[in-house]
Amino acid sequence: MAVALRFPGLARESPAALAICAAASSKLGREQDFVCASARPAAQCWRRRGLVVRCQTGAAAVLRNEEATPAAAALKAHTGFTVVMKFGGSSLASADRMREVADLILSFPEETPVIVLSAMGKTTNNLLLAGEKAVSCGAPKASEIPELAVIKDLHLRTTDELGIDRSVVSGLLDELEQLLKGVAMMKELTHRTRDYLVSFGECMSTRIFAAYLNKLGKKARQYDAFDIGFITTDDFTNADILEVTYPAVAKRLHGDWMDEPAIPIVTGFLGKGCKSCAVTTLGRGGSDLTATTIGKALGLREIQVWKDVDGVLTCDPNIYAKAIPVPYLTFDEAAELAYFGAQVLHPQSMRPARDGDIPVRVKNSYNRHAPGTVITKARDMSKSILTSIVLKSNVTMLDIVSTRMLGQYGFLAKVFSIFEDLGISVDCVATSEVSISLTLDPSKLWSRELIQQELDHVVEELEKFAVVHLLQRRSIISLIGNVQRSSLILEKAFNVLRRKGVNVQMISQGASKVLSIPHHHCKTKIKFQCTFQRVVADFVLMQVNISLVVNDSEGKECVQALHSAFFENGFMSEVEGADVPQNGASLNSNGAIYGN
Ligand SMILES: Nc1ncnc2c1ncn2[C@@H]1O[C@H](COP(=O)(O)OP(=O)(O)O)[C@@H](O)[C@H]1O
Ligand SMILES: N[C@@H](CC(=O)OP(=O)(O)O)C(=O)O
Repeated sequence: MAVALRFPGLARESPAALAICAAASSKLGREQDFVCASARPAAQCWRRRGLVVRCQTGAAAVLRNEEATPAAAALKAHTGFTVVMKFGGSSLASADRMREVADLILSFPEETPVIVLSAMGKTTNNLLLAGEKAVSCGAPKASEIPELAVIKDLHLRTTDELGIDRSVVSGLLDELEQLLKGVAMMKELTHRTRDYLVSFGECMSTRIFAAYLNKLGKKARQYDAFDIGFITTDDFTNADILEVTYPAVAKRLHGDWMDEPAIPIVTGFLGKGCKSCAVTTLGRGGSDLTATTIGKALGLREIQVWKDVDGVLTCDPNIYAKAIPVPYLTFDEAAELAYFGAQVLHPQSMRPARDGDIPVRVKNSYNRHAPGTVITKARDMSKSILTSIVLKSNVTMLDIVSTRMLGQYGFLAKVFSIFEDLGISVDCVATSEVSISLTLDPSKLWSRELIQQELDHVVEELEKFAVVHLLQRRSIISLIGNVQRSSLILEKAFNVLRRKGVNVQMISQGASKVLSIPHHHCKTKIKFQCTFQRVVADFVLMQVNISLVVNDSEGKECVQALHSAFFENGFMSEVEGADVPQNGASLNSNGAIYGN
């Protein structure tokens, strides 16, 4: 069996390349076949756990297991990370929580993790508030902004309580204060400055945590994502990760590990703009995306996202406390949930995991033994009806009616070209030949609301050929479920809403492909991913998202009523072929509905 070696800058049969293979063989303690490939121009040397092979011509090699041989496994054991573990602000709210998280990480000695951290507690919100206040408070008052005091107090108290030197964060806190004074002087907070401002949260939490692990005797190394190859677009406040990120991050993390093993502690949420070279952020909740990006870059076994809830739930627990965990989801379902407003996951975070086919496990850092939610490419949908209910509030809806003759050619194209020109994306659409109703995606702005100026511009453009009604303060209720059961979902949902006297103002149904597998194969699916994928190929079903638009004032109550009807009142037992909710925390295989 062979191990693959890449030799950037060297011909594969060059003396230097052969020397590297020989050195690797001797390190393994026996002869080893290598598959060699050459690539781009030169680096200086190849290092692996203290073994440095300097090549006369200069070369760097990246080791990659091609076959799961014992030798390959031995190499991976030295260089390979196994999981990424991401902890959000809710898991890191205090010194006690940091201790708890450190204990949690160390309770998995068999893992070689990469750790991704968000800012502590509500630090990002406090930084944003501080920035907004700095714009209007005047330079002399900038040091007295209450949120700055809260941030200083939290971080200094945490270092004291963990027994770490204050210098780990004091320099950053001084820099933060200077920045706020600068904002106060300029009386302006650009998106670029805002990203730089919020980056202090992750920069401080990771430094504290790495110092604490080192104090415990567990070697850790702190990384600012913008320094290790997280290259993004220059869309400040909502940047997209570029492809170059994957090899760059893998190279840096592997290289450093080979130099000197230490658990990487990486800032979530942050990147570096490809043109500006300035700090960018990935949108609120973006640390999930950092974690899945690292998972894909390193080809890890699993991506773990640790939250303060028992996984992805049947609805937002803040809206309805009886929400229950969903044990299994597909990447597409999770993306749909996130996109339509379930705050639990970043909307873009499923993309790298899906591309790399790496399972994502959503776990509770406050209840580590709860099974959580496992998100994979495919799952058994055969007995699933409704998976989850999502509410997106404060949505703007537009009713657009053509002023031209019936059947006017190109009406829809014209409407959508305006949104394209203005860079605004649309969530839900319902059309007739001469009219169109749609809701606007507010997620590209920090405030999660389209600013009035932008809206006025849209209406102005549309009014050139249509009558436009702008309807604000609407909510979208999204019902994510099995497309094969969409009539049943609709019948039940409309019954519930009719009984509540709620008038649905718009309905839109979208479906996307989900790989599904026959029930009897489910139990093996996590362990035997390859077999699983062969099995599923024949069973392609679709998942549906039914979106209902109601008034904001009705949104929460509707979700509560729908949740009761679908998940609590024995509805499932009345439906032939559906899994019946169980009492007790059972993990049924369809993942859509289960008892607690
Ligand atoms: N469907 C849902 N399932 C689970 N949590 C949800 C859901 N919808 C909204 N939430 C909220 O998401 C929160 C977790 O996400 P977030 O605050 O981003 O966590 P973290 O800061 O740990 O990354 C939960 O505390 C919960 O209030
Ligand atoms: N700190 C950032 C990024 C993030 O991902 O946070 P969290 O994991 O706590 O949602 C935010 O609040 O948006």
